[in-house]
Amino acid sequence: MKLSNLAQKAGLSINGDADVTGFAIDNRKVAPGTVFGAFEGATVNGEDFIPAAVQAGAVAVVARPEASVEGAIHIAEANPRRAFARLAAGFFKPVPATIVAVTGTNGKTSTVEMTRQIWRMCGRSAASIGTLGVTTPDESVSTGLTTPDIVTFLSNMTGLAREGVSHVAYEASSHGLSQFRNEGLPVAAGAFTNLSRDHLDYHADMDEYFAAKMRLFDEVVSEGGTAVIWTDDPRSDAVRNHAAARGLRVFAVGEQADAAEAGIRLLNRTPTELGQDLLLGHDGAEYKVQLPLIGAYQAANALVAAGLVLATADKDGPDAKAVFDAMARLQPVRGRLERAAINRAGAPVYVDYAHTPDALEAAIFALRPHVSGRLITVFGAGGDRDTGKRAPMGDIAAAHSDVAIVTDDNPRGEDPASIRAAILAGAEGADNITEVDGRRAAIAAAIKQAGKGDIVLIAGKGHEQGQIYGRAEAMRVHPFDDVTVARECAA
Ligand SMILES: CC(=O)N[C@H]1[C@@H](OP(=O)(O)OP(=O)(O)OC[C@H]2O[C@@H](n3ccc(=O)[nH]c3=O)[C@H](O)[C@@H]2O)O[C@H](CO)[C@@H](O)[C@@H]1O[C@H](C)C(=O)N[C@@H](C)C(=O)N[C@H](CCC(=O)O)C(=O)O
Ligand SMILES: Nc1ncnc2c1ncn2[C@@H]1O[C@H](COP(=O)(O)OP(=O)(O)OP(=O)(O)O)[C@@H](O)[C@H]1O
Ligand SMILES: N[C@H](CCC[C@H](N)C(=O)O)C(=O)O
Ligand SMILES: [Mg+2]
Repeated sequence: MKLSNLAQKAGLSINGDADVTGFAIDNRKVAPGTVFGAFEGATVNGEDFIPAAVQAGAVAVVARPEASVEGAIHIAEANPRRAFARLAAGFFKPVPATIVAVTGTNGKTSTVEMTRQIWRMCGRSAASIGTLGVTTPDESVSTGLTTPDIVTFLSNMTGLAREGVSHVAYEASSHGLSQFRNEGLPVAAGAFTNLSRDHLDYHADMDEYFAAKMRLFDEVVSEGGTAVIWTDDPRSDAVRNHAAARGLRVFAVGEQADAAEAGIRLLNRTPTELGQDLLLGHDGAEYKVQLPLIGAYQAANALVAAGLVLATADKDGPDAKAVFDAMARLQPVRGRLERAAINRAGAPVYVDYAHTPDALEAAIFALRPHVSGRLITVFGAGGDRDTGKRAPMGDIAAAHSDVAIVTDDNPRGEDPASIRAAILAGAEGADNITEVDGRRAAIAAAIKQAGKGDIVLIAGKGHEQGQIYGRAEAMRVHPFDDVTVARECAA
C-alpha cells in the first residue's frame, strides 16, 4: 500500500512516498516497509528508538516535529499517537461492519461481553475485545491489557472481519483513550456506564479522568453515531452534553431515562433467588425480563448492552422483543459475581472483580439481598496503582460487610503489608475488619468461618490467573485463581 494514499486518507501531509508493509510502535517489531510510531511514554521515550527502527527497515516515522528522523520519511505531528492511529487505520482493512465501544470506570468488560452474547443470540456473528481478551464465536484469547496497543487493536479487528465477524464490542479504557490505542475505526455507538474513583495515579484528578473518557464521544464515535448513556450516574448529564456538542443521537438507559426520548427505562427491579425481575419501558411499550443474574450492577450492564444492540440495529433488526428475550438468557460473565463454590455448611462463595471503592460497594449490595446470616468479604488493593482508593475500600468493606478480611491483590512493586495497612486505615474504629497475610490463607479463613445463611465474597481478581509480585525485571506472576482456590478451600 502506498504511504501517500494512507496519508491522504488520514488527512496528513508528507514529503515523498514509500510502499508500506506494516505498522509498529516498538522498534523490535519493525520489518522492512514498516511505519514506526515513536511516542514519548511513561517509562521510556520511543523517539530514542528511531535510529534502530530505521536500521530495521522503517520507511516512515510518525513523531513530534522536534524529533530527529534520518533515513526515513518524518511524518511530523504534534500529537503523533493520534496521527499514527489515523494512518494505521487506513492500512488495516477490512473491519467488522458494526463496531461499538464502552467506557466507564466499572462495567466495561461485563457490558461488551453481554453485548456480544445478545448479538450472538440474535443471530449475529459477534466478538468482544477487552479485559478478558478477544472473545469470538469460537474462542477467547487473552491480550494481557484491556486495550491492547493500537497496532494489535487494528490488526485484531481486521482478523475478526476476515473470520466473518460482523459485530464487535470493545472496551475503551481511559488509558486506551488517552493514548489513542483504540481508534480510527467507524464506531457506530459508544456507551458510558459510570464514573467513580480509579486510576488517579495516572490521571491528575477526577475531571481529567472524566475528560479522557469523554474523548470517546468527542472524537472516537463516528459522525452521526449514537451515545448510549446510563442515566443514573452523577456524570450522566455531563456525558449528554458531550454527545450533544458532537450532534450524536442519545439513547438513554436507566431509571432516569426519559420516556419521551429513545432509550430503555428501568421501571422496576425485584431481586429473586437466582436473578432479578426487570420491568422495562421502550418505545412506548413495556417488557418484563427475568434476568438470570443477580445485583443492580449486572442489570445496569445488561441494559446498556441491550441499548447498544438496539441503537445499532438496522432494518433487519434485531427488534426489541428479540433483544429482551436474549437478555433473559444471558450467561454469567467470567469472574463477575461468579458463584465459585458452596462450603460444607452450605454457604455460597462468590468471586467478583471489584477493585475500586464503587465496585466493592456494588458487589456487596448485589449480594446483600441474598444473605440471611453474615456477609464475609475478602479483598485487597493492587500495588503500583492508585493509592487513594485503598482507604475508601477499607471503609466500604467494613461498613457494609459483617466480616471484612483485608489481604493481598497483586502487590506488584509494593510491600503487601503496607498496602493492607493503608486499606485498614480507612476503617479505623471498625471491629469487624482484620487482615490476613497471603490471599490463599485469607480465602481459607473466610470459607472456614462461613455458616449456613452466610455468603463469602472474594473481591478484586475476578478472572485473573496470577498474583503479581515485583515490578519491571523483578516482576513475577505466581499462578493464582480465586475460583480454584475457593473450590479447594470449600472442599
Ligand atoms: C501507563 C500505560 O498505560 N502504559 C502503556 C503504554 O506505555 P507507554 O506508551 O507509556 O510506553 P513506554 O513503555 O514508556 O514506551 C514508550 C514507547 O517506546 C516504545 N519502545 C519501548 C522500548 C523499546 O525497546 N522500544 C520501543 O520502541 C514503546 O512501544 C512505546 O511506544 O503503552 C504500552 C503499549 O501500548 C502499554 O504496554 C503500557 O501498558 C502498561 C504495561 C500498563 O500496565 N498499562 C495499564 C496501566 C493499562 O493500560 N491498563 C488499562 C486498563 C485500565 C482499566 O481497565 O481499568 C488498559 O487499557 O489495559
Ligand atoms: N455498572 C456497574 N456499576 C458499579 N459497579 C460495577 C458495574 N459493573 C461492574 N461493576 C463492578 O466492577 C467490577 C468489574 O467489572 P467489569 O470487569 O465489567 O468492569 P471494567 O470496567 O471492565 O473494569 P476494568 O477497569 O478493570 O477493565 C465488577 O466485578 C463489579 O464489582
Ligand atoms: N485494569 C485494572 C485491573 C486491576 C485489578 C486488580 N486485581 C489490581 O491488580 O489492582 C488495573 O490495571 O488497574
Ligand atoms: Mg475491563
